[in-house]
Order: sequence, then structure tokens, then C-alpha cells
Amino acid sequence: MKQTKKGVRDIALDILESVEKNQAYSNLMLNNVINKYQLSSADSGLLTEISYGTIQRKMTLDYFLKPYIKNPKKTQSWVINLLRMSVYQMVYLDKVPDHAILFEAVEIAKRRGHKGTTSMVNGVLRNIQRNGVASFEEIEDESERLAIRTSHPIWLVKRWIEQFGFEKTADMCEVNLTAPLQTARVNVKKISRSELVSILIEEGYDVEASDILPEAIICYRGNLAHSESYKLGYLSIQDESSMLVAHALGASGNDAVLDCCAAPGGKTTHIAEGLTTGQVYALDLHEHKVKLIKDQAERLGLRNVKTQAADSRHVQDLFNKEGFDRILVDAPCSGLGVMRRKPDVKYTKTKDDIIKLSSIQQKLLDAAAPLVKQGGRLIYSTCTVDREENDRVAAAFLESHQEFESDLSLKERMPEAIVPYVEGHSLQVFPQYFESDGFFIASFRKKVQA
Ligand SMILES: C[S@@+](CC[C@H](N)C(=O)[O-])C[C@H]1O[C@@H](n2cnc3c(N)ncnc32)[C@H](O)[C@@H]1O
Repeated sequence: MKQTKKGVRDIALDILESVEKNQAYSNLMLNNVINKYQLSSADSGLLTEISYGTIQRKMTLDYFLKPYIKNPKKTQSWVINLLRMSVYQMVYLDKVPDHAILFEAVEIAKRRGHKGTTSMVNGVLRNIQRNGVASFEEIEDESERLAIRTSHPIWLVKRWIEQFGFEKTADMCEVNLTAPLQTARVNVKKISRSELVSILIEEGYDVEASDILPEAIICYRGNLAHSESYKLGYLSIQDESSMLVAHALGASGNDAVLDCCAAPGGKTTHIAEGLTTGQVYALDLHEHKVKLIKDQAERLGLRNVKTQAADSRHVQDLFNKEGFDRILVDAPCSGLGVMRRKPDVKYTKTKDDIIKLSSIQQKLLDAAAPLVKQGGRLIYSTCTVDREENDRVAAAFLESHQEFESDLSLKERMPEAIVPYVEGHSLQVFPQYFESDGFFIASFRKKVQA
């Protein structure tokens, strides 16, 4: 039901407050409020731009605000968020004039606070309008400057520079500030890509075939999740990096496949679309998440997906040894490759999380290993950019599982554009390579016993 009318900026402030207090993820909250208030597409666009933009650039905005706020620690959080989102609009959006931004901010301050707060908001914004914002050149340390300018935590920027060098880190930080394009995967069991592209164009979507993957479509305008073709099961919304995983797995025909961490089912259904008589067994921890996989398989008309709620660290209790041709461990991870979609992730993840996650990732791989057939393949993937969770987990697996070897055939299953980035048995996709998510894939082959 449509709620009482609330201004876009008021709603944006609610989102910023909830995200700040860790009550909600920005992407989920945004979808909820767009439905709740039945916003027009122009208003949804503005709301997304203001709330995502402000979260994306939080550290930069705080740097701009610092000289103008006497006592930031004593200032209420909603006031800080109101100032952040107003400065975001003043500096980064040219479609709204400064006087309108100031007027709206003062009106919100009047409604939510007392006179003193209103005049403080007014004063800070007027001063910024008059004097401008600080230059980044004032920050001496190069990595700190990059961190503040692109609004990434300093520990993370330093860690990435150490792991990948300054240039790659800087490119990644820049691209993390941009909005991702929506991509979709064609359900080749139901329709060809060229047919689907024509149907979507007729429906009014601005789409084209990707030149990286044969089943991918890029959408420049409109939300394909609302299309008729989506309802009919012709497509799934999926990032191209994530689509690479099914290619790496290379399941086909009658293969028995196990997907250990499968919800919401993006990769399970991709794999299932590529089989004929084969089956995918899809596991995830919780029943409500398993339902998401079931719903997707049903929508896509896939009958070769079997789901079960289970802790895959004990997967050996569920299946016989050496029962699967292919196993995928698309592990829980820090998600540092998907910051464009979930900008709040960058401020909440810690080094400790990375250590804890890498231990879970190793346990999941250890548990899956005995279930792979001799000559079969095990794929490990994450949507993160961090050597501890990626290369080190892969190396530790090979070291402690002599029955496996590096699978150097990974290159042969990757699309041409990706091949140059494959290093031996693994691949780290950086978000700046193809405008897709940051992703890691490693491929292991179980040796055939003599
Ligand atoms: C990266 S997501 C998987 C995304 C999924 N493969 C897809 O493509 O849609 C990781 C999943 O692992 C699940 N998970 C975490 N720990 C698990 C465990 N011990 N056993 C099974 N699933 C687990 C989480 O619930 C989460 O859904």
C-alpha cells in the first residue's frame, strides 16, 4: 500500500541513519522503501543517487565537513548524515542548484530538530557554499590521500597496495565509486540470446549482447528484474564475473554436481541450465535461503536442482565419497569485490573478519574434497579481492590435499577476454577489468589413483 508522502531527501536520510546504525544493508533498504512509497522512476533514481553516493563517499564528505563542524563527536548522527548528503549533492551532483539543496536541508532540520540545530545546518552549508571544500593535496601520505579521496578505509587501502601495488589499488578504488551496469544471463534452455535481446528491446529496455560471455546481456536502462521476460524465466540477473564460475566448473551432460554454498541460487541455476540429464545438489545453511534457490529454479523451469538446508562443513555426512563429477565451493567471504553494489560493506569489514572467513573457507574446502570423483574438479570462488581469502586459501588447500593438483586447464574454459588474467589454476578479476564485480576463482583436479 502507498504510504503518506515523504520527500526523497527525508527518505534518503532515513536510509543513511539505518545503515549507519547497522540496522540494514543499503541495497535491501533501498528496494524496500522504493516499494513502500511507490516512488516514480525519477524519484527512485534520485534517491538511489543521493543515498548510495553519500555512503560511497562518506569518508571524503567527512574530510570536507571537518573544518566546518566544531564538535563532530557531540553532533547527533542524523545531523551529520544530513550534512553529508547535502554536501554530496553540492559537490557531486550538478542537476540540483545549491540554494535548493540548502533550502531542503534546513526544512528537514526544522522538522527533526530544534532551532539551534537548524541554524547550525544552515551555517555549515552556507560556509561551504562560500568557501568551498578542502583540497586532497593537503594530505601528505600518498596512501592516506587515496583512501580519503576515494573513501576507502586506510587499513584496506594499505593492505591492497601491499598485495597488488599502488596502481591497481588506485584503479580499483576509483571504479568502486561508479554505479555498476545491470547484466543478465539468458536461460539457454528456454530462449536464444538474440531472440531475448529483440524481445527486451521491444519491451523498451536498452540492452545489448555482451562481448565477453555468450549468455550475457548488458542493460543500460531499465530494471530487467521487472521485465515480462524475467517472469517467464528467460533470464536471471547476474554479474558477468559470477557467470565465469559455471564456465570454470565446466559441468555438462549427465554430470553430478554439488554446490556447497548455493543461496540465492545464481550459480546453481546457471550450472543446471548447462546440463542435460545431470543434477545439481544445492546446499545452504538456512531453510529460508534454500527457499530462494528453489524459487529461482522453479521460475526458470529447471527440474534438475535438488536443494537441502545443511552446514557444508559436515557435507561428508550427507553424501558418499567420490560421488560428484564437479563440486563448487562459492564460499562466504568479505565481499570486497562488490562494493559498488553494497557500499556499506567497506566500512564494516575488518582484518579480523578476513581471518575468520579464511578459516571457514578452508573448512568448507576440506569437507568437500573427499566427495570429488577421481579425475573430477573442485572449484573455489569468492566475490572478494584479498590474497588471504583467495590465493592463500587455495594454496593451503593444495598443500594439505596431495590427492588434488592444480588444474591448469582453467584457461581453456575461460572466454578469450579473460584468458590473459588466468594465472595457473586461478584467476583474480579486478572490478576495473570489465566493469564487473571483483571475483576470485581457483580450479583443482582430483588425481586418478593408479
Ligand atoms: C557467496 S554466497 C553464495 C552465492 C551463491 N553461490 C549464488 O551464486 O547465488 C555464500 C553462501 O554461503 C552460505 N553459507 C555460509 N556458511 C555456510 C555453511 N557452513 N554451509 C553452507 N552454506 C553456507 C551463506 O548462507 C551464503 O548464502
